[in-house]
Amino acid sequence: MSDTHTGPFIAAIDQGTTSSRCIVFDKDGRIVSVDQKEHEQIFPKPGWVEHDAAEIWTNVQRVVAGALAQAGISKDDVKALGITNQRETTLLWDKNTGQPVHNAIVWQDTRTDALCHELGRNVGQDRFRRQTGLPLASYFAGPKIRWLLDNVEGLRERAENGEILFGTMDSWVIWNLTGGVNGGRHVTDVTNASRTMLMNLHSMEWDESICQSMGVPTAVLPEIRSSAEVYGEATGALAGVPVASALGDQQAALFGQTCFDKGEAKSTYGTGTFLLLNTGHEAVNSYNGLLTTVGYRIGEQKPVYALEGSIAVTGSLVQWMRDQMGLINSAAEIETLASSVEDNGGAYFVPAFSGLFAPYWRSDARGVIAGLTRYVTKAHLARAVLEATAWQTREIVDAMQKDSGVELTALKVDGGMTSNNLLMQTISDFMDAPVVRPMVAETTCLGAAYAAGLAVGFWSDTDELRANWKRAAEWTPRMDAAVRDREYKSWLKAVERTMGWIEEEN
Ligand SMILES: Nc1ncnc2c1ncn2[C@@H]1O[C@H](COP(=O)(O)OP(=O)(O)O)[C@@H](O)[C@H]1O
Ligand SMILES: O=P(O)(O)OC[C@H](O)CO
Repeated sequence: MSDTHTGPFIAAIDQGTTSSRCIVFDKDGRIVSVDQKEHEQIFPKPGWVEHDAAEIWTNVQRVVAGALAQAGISKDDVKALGITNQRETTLLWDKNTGQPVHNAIVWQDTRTDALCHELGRNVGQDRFRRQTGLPLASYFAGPKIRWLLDNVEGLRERAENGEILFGTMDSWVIWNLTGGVNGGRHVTDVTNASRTMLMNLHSMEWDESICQSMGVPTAVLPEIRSSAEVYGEATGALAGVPVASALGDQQAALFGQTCFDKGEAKSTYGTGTFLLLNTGHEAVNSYNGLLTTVGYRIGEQKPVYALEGSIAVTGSLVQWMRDQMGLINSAAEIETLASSVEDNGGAYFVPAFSGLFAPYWRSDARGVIAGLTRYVTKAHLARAVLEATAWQTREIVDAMQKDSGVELTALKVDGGMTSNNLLMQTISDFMDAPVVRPMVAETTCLGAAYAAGLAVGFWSDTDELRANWKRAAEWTPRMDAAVRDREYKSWLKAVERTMGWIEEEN
């Protein structure tokens, strides 16, 4: 720990899609130490993605110990622990042994496509959207639970007998942290619960009729709590430290970016991209392909809702250019390559690798590069790759404006891709609004730390947190409007070409 940091501290665990990390923060919201560990991505079949939950729990314990050791502090210096996590990834485990009954099914997994179509036909899209805020899609946890209950022998009966627990990664980590088979708390928070497709968005409780339609016994479900309150005390390396927050990672980033006012938005550019707009205490229905979700709830206060635009493939397209195509040697190189040309040379790349998420929700779409001629070089493709992220952002911003009436005056950004200046400029150009990046780019962990700190009185209120937000960089639009409109039309034409590629879902 450097001399500039004085305790006490708040620690946060981010259990993400590709890795788990733990970060220790000081009172000013500055990072004191970080430890991180990747876990295996398991691909048993095309379209299937799984995680070993036991490996994840081992990694979580290691990074907590690592972050404390690096900071040179003991558990007594830590006033609270916050949890944030990859959302929707679904696990069922045995309450008596603590053993998972199957690998966790990851949010990107598409095995429940056919089931979702069936539910759409039998129950109806509208009912799910009205009651849960979500379109029927393989992305969410409910269909994944149903798949496990239908496909793991004897599981449904054990679940109905109360022997099995369900959780997204927040629940799994909290249950283990607070004692596991020896009295671990089986809880989740409203933001994670709002991604299951089983929670009623208005009552904030499990919706019995929806659970019945989904074929999920309520006996497996955790208790739904707020995002900032003490769920229990940790055991192990952090024994006695209050476990005091849980938020899905994108909601945590909204909190870490201090988007506490209605009309404030953030976009996180990582493997995928998730843009969330705070809509205050109103759950705004989407008629334009967005999700209605819970932004956060602090203790007994009224919940704050958000509209979300989720994009499945952004940073992972850059990885694909590097690993599968070999066109670049590092993710950062895409900027150098793309900057070597003036424009996209007429090429448009729509990375519908696993269908399209917002605002289309089309699982029958597949990736397309449109507009190819012999003129196009790999540099033009690199540019088209970055533009794909920027156009998808624009589409979501347009949908948000239609749904909420909010015209964004600025977009706060974070995540690994924000180190790419050309991309940030392009996003600002395509949106025709400023893009701003804060000093602390680890907004996900910071949001979980802030919520935990509020729960134990380490910070007094959200105004105090807002004062910690400091701008590091800003990009303002400088694109000619006529060029932007012409290019946008071409992008939308390319998107159309992706649709209907898969004729009948498995
Ligand atoms: N300079 C860059 N330009 C474009 N993409 C980048 C750059 N640096 C990293 N990325 C992409 O950002 C992603 C990593 O960001 P991160 O926020 O760590 O993601 P996650 O939390 O989803 O794992 C990777 O997919 C990588 O390809
Ligand atoms: O773990 P990340 O950062 O890839 O985020 C995943 C999202 O929560 C999926 O909804």
